[in-house]
Amino acid sequence: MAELVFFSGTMDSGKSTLALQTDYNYAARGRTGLVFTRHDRAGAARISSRLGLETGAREVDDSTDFWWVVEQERQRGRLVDYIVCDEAQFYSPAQVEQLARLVDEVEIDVFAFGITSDFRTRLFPGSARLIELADRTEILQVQALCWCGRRATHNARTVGGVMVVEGEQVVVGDTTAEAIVAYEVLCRRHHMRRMTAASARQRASAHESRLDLP
Ligand SMILES: Nc1ncnc2c1ncn2[C@@H]1O[C@H](COP(=O)(O)OP(=O)(O)O)[C@@H](O)[C@H]1O
Ligand SMILES: Cc1cn([C@H]2C[C@H](O)[C@@H](COP(=O)(O)O)O2)c(=O)[nH]c1=O
Repeated sequence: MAELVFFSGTMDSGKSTLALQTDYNYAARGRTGLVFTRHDRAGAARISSRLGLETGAREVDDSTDFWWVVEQERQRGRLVDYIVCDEAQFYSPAQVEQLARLVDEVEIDVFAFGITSDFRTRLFPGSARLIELADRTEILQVQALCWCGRRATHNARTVGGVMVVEGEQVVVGDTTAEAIVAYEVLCRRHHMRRMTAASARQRASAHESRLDLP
């Protein structure tokens, strides 16, 4: 039986790596797959992992109809066995429904990878629909850690080094601190207290200098 599986985790938890490995393993056994992504950091039509792997993929946009793409492949004599979808949080709910139909009606396995919630802790519409429709939702086993050492469960956005909780839902970026807009993974406690690694360090050094006062 084909399945719709949603592999989820925070940013930097190994989702793209697993997407690439999944495609590699299925292709190595002669199965025919399609690989999709949307808004990867490496640019359009790429899947990139921080482990250094990168590969070409089909870029999803608002007009992508997965049902139609699979039908076009069929007309070219290519029967699709599986679909890998990276950055699936950016897909529309309607696109997630097309994927579910492909599982049920064409017996295509769909492996979707994405973050569940945005920098405000709100579900992305695509992820919400995946959670609603998936046969299974798998939390990635590699633990991304908050600066305090707890498991990171939430994604924070920083602008100029300061954590923000308002702004556009979609801003492509990375967890490295150099960019103006960057991301950091945190545990819930520190997300709710708006405490990033930098603000925790500042707070600690302010506390130390107060102790130095006569
Ligand atoms: N230099 C490195 N050596 C070993 N593992 C690394 C290195 N850089 C990144 N990683 C691993 O890669 C993971 C991020 O993988 P990636 O597929 O890019 O994540 P995601 O798609 O979830 O954002 C990190 O959690 C870490 O485990
Ligand atoms: C939290 C959050 C993230 N994004 C963007 C930032 C990255 O480009 C991707 C996530 O990529 P990863 O492979 O999981 O690291 O999503 C965003 O646009 N809005 C957000 O709130």
